[in-house]
This record gives sequence, C-alpha cells and structure tokens, in this order.
Amino acid sequence: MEQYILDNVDRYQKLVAEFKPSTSSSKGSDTTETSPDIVVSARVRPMLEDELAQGFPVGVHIRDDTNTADLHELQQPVRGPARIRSFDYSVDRLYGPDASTRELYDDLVQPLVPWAWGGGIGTLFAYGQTASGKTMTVSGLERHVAEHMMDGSLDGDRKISMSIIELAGQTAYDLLNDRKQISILEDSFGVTQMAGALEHHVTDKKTLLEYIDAAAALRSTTPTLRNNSSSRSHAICRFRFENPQLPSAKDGLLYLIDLAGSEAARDKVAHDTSRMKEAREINSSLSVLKDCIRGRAVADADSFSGKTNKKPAYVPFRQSTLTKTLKHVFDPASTRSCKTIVVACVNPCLADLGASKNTMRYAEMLRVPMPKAKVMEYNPGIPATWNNEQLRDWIQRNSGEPSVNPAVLAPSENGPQLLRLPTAEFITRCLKTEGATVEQAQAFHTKLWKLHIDSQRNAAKLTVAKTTDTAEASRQELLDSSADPEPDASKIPFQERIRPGMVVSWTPPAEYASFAVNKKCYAMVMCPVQAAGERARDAHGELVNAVEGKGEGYLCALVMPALLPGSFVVGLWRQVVVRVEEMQAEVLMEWDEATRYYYMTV
Ligand SMILES: Nc1ncnc2c1ncn2[C@@H]1O[C@H](COP(=O)(O)OP(=O)(O)OP(=O)(O)O)[C@@H](O)[C@H]1O
Repeated sequence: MEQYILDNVDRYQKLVAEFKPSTSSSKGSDTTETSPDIVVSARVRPMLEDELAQGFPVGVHIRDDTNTADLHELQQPVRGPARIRSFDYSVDRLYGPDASTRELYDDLVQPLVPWAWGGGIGTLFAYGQTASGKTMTVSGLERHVAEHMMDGSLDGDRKISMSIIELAGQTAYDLLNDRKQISILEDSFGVTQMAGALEHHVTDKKTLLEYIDAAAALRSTTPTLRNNSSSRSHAICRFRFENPQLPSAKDGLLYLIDLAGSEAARDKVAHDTSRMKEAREINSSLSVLKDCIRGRAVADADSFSGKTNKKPAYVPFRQSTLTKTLKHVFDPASTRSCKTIVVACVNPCLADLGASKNTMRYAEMLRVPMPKAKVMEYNPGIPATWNNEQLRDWIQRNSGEPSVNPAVLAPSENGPQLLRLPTAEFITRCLKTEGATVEQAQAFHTKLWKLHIDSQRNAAKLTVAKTTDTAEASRQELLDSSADPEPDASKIPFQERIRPGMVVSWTPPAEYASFAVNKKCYAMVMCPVQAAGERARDAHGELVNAVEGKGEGYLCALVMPALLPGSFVVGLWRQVVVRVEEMQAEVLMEWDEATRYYYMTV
C-alpha cells in the first residue's frame, strides 16, 4: 500500500483539494456539549523529516476554525483510478501541527494545576499510536507544570511530593528508585496504594526537573518500526499537594500519564511472541481505560442532569493495573472532585492513516454528550437548582458568624458547581473571610452537602415540607440539633447557659490526648459533676467526684470522629469531666437520621 500511496500522491492531493465536507452528520459535532470535567482533545503533530523525505502526503486535515478533523484514506479500487474515502472526527479541542506545547498547556492543561493545588484530582492522559508525539507532549507539559507550581502564583503553601512509576503489563516499577518493583494494592479502606514507591518532597523547580529527567532515562523503551525508542509501558507522574493549614483535608493530586503506544497492525509484522503478548496487554489496558473514562463521564453526565435514581454506570476499574492505580479517578463511589483531560496524539502521515483513524475514533468515543438537563425550578431546599445569585444569598444567611463572603466563596459558581469544588478549596476560600475558622468552614461545607444529599434522597418530601407550616418545621429541625432553643441565645456567652446536650470544644489535658482530633476534643454536656452519683467514674476509671479541682466541672460524653468524612458519634459511656474554664466554644451538632451520625453545623 505504501508504494501505491507514493505512486498516487498527485491524484490524492487533487481529490483532497476537491473534497467538500458533508453538512449532515449523524455523529456528535465539535459543538456537542460534553461534561466540563472531562475534556477530550487531539494534537496532530507535524510530519517528520523521514516521512517527508519518503514523499508521503498528509492524511489528516483540520477544518478551519473547528475542532473537527477530516481523515482521507486512499483506496485502491479493483478497476479504475485511485479514490479517497473520508472520515470526520470531532473532539472538544483540536490542535494542529503549528500548535506548541506551551499553547496546549495555557489553553487546556493549566487549570488542572490550581484544581489539584486546591485539593481536587487532576489527571491528564496522552494516548496515541507509537511515534505520534505522546512522550514529547507529556514531557513538555511536565516542564510547564513544574514552572507553574514553583512560580509563586498559586494561592497558599503546599507540601509537594512527587513519584513517578511505570506500569508494564501487570508489573509496576518505581522510576525514581532505580526501577525497583513495587505493588499496587488496595488497603482495608479501599484506597489504592502504590506500595513501595518512594515519594520525593520537592521545593524547587530544578530538583523537580531532575527527577523527571531521571525517570525518563529509566523508562523501558524498545524500537518499533515507527519509533527508535518507543515506550512500551505507561508512565505515571504523580504530584501530591498537602495543605499544612488543613491537615484533615484530603491531599490534592495531579497525574500526568504518558500511555504506552498503541501499535498499528503493520508494525506488528516484525513482532516475536513476547512483543505480541506485550502489545496485547497494552491494547487491553487501553481498552479498559476507555471504558473507565466513558463510564465516569456517563456517571457525571447523569449527576449533572439530576438522574440520581438511575442505575449507576458500570466502571470496570479493577480490570487493569492502570485503572486500579487510578481507582479514585474512576470509581463512581469516590467522593473526590476530578477533572480529566485526554490528549489524543495523532500522526498525520497518510501511510499511518489506519492507526490515526483508530486514535481519533477512540477519542471520539470518550466524549459523552450531556443529556439536556430539565431546567429545574428554583427550590431553596435543593442546592442543585440555585444560580449564582441564589447561592450567594444562601451563603450570606447560612454560613454562621462571621458570615462567609459569598463573592469570594462563589465568585461565579452556581449550586452544582460549588458542590463539585474540592473540600479543601471550599474551606480555603471560606478562610479568606476575616474571622472565619476552619471549624466553621468545615461545618458550613457539611451543611451544604447535607442539604444536597437530603434534597436528592427525598425530593418529594421536600416539596411537601415547603407547603407545611414553616414555624413547626423549624421547631422540629431544632430538635435534631444541639442549638439552644432560646431565641436570644447567641447574645449570651455560652458559659452562662450551659445545658445538657450542649457540645463544646476543649483542649484536652495530656491524659486525654488520645481522644483529640487536631489537638482538640469535643464533648457533650451531661450534668454538673455534683449531680453524678458518688460512684460515677470517668473514661480513665477515676471517681469523677474525686477528680482534683473538677468540682466546678461538668460530666460530659466524648464526641468522636466517626467513619464518614465530617461525621461524629457521641461516646455516651466515655465520660470526662470538663471544667468551665477549659471549655473553648460552643459547637453546634446536628443529627442525621440517614447516616445515624452527628455532623457539625453553623
Ligand atoms: N509536536 C511535535 N513537533 C515536532 N516533532 C514532534 C512533535 N511530536 C512528536 N514529534 C517527534 O515525533 C517523534 C515521536 O515522538 P514521541 O517519542 O513523543 O512519540 P510517542 O507517541 O511517545 O511514541 P511511543 O509510543 O513509541 O513512545 C519524535 O522524534 C518527536 O521528536
């Protein structure tokens, strides 16, 4: 076929020049609305010198000012002159041979960095046939990421750790530890761990780039027909961002993944059996990856459109080591906020058009159109229906004292968008309001989420509640919270209105340190110490009346973190004596019937 192409270059170029794209296509177009959290792009690299020297024409043509590419295949009919068959593919963003990696970074990838810095998970995959430009794209992007992370433009301080691993078949290696073999394991909490992989703390751009270069040098490569040093493995570069101001928040993660090259059939001719096995493994893991990205996009599209009762999309992330490693990106049960970018790398040479068609088809399949969401009527009890103005109004009235600045927390977001913001970013934005505390921000975040979950669980009940007596409804709500029913309570210092059921924070003395969370304890007041019986004992087995200097104190039940994030249980039989001077502040807790836990509120 290569000789046939070379013999028909002039005719091919004439047919391509005459080509008129069809205006009616049943497929999605580049204007099809897809999930904003999964962007599928393609980058067509320039023709390489040897491809030009051999005289091959370009087979991939980008339509002006669109994200659609026409791929014209040369066909050899049984009789008559050569003809072309054309295929068009659309993606969310398409970059041509003149686009630099910098342009790709600024336009597409840059937002992943502040997202992960703020506590979210950002993932970039480069996919494509061997020698299509994946490694060149990812290594260039890694350099721009390194610059961005270290140029001081990101908000706040983070501890940055990085690791780079390689997945070859079922085996994983640490590229920052001399290619030592590591294991991908799921711990008892269902979290995937790269057991044995070293994490390096980085504080400057130079060291970071040195690690990237060292890892690249260790990555296993084999010559293929298309590329003298083809990567036959997936390389995963992971940055983890710890926020020292929020030790309990989940760390932000940024993954940059250079996938192993999918190979064209004509390359496979030269394969021995072990290369065939390797190629099969690569293609099977890329196929599982496609199902996972699509599955997650479908799950996101369902949640955007409010289809919460639908059977959740199946995401087969356990079927390959690659997707198991990225479980928290794909698992529909994961609560982490994710943004994913796919860059399909395309070789424009007509001789490789078959593989380029596969790459573009793969990219197109990753795009899941957003179902037309019903325009939901505004409901004050359903955050998913709030526009920016309604959201800001709710923040103003519900964020506690001092009230969080809505313009900083939600400068442009609507209800669904604020719900997707990573928790750490939500809290960081709240803390920009003078006087706001971490506890207040956490409790406020929980309050928004609780409202959202309640509204999803029982939309019908909410509609009914809207029509019932609001005074009675708020009285009932009070009975599920530790808030003081006294209307003027907030004007009276909490120490002067201590009552059974009040929850307070207190810094525990050394003997109670094991009960502390971030050096703080929470306790629910039960009764004055004097009211406890003579033989009542505290959590350490001491008689409470005999505790020195505690005569003025209250017998309290410890309030301890529970299994779900932000949830608490009351340890009714873990009693402690807390003196009034040791109490720091009143903390409001709310009972959640569905999870049977308490949550902090504001
Ligand atoms: N945008 C580009 N501009 C110029 N040259 C490019 C571009 N992209 C790729 N190349 C060149 O194409 C060749 C193959 O690129 P690269 O090694 O990045 O491909 P790959 O897809 O990672 O291949 P493999 O899967 O086999 O590892 C290299 O010589 C590279 O310099």
